[in-house]
Amino acid sequence: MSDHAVVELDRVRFAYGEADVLRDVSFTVRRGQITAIMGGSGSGKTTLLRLIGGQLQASAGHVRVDGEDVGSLGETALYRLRRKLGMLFQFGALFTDLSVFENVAFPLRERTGLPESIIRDLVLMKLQAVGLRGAAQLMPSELSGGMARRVALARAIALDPLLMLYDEPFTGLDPISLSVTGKLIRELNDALGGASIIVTHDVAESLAIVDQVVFLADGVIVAQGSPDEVRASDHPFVRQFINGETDGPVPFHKPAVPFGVELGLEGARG
Ligand SMILES: Nc1ncnc2c1ncn2[C@@H]1O[C@H](COP(=O)(O)OP(=O)(O)OP(=O)(O)O)[C@@H](O)[C@H]1O
Repeated sequence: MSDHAVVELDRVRFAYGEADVLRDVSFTVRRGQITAIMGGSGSGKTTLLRLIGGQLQASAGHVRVDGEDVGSLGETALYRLRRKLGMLFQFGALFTDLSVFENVAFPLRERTGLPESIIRDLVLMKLQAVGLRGAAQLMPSELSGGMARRVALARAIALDPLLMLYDEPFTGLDPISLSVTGKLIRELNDALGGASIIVTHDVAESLAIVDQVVFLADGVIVAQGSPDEVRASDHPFVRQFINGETDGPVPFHKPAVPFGVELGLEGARG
């Protein structure tokens, strides 16, 4: 069913302490879709991923993944649900003492009882999908940053996740690796038949590959829709973000005491 909801957030609220970090957040991610979560620093993007992965629980509302209410699951059920998730984090480092092949084989050995011959075929298939079958015997120290990211991607999809979660997948990549990674995320999403969520600051790259954008500012959704709809948004936060303006509702300068006072100049005058 093409419109099957893989992730559903229903009026989600979350607070670490007193102050709400997320308020009334609702959106749906369907099979086949890639959703980008964008917003300034501290707007609640990573918190949202942690709620979906079950590392945090909503203070109110519901987070459903593959139809299950993540917040109400016991440990065993949560573990089972997490097996359907693949995660690629910015600094999701490879095991430096294992070859590329062994890195990708790791989750298969850890989580399945598959015989070695099948593990080998699956690893080579995943490496082929990211264009690095020829690098199977290399060590991580022999890879460029872009290649290492692709191996981490092959490892993240080793168990054919229903939902891929990416936290800043483009950070630190040169322009070519960046566009290769973007295309791969799209291709793998379509090949796996599940869904993906990307937390990202990279506007151009992500708008080019995603189906839906959820734009957060201060813990609330201020724009949501297709890349074209978000591009057309007249919300000042969104305009500043999309046009890459240094100043706008999000100030370039973090509020501080006046510079003269901090340097002791104005204090000396008084
Ligand atoms: N463990 C924590 N305890 C208390 N407050 C936290 C904790 N983690 C995050 N916060 C606060 O919650 C808010 C949202 O944080 P979050 O990391 O989700 O933002 P973000 O949008 O991912 O930011 P960035 O783009 O900088 O990574 C921030 O104000 C942050 O200071």
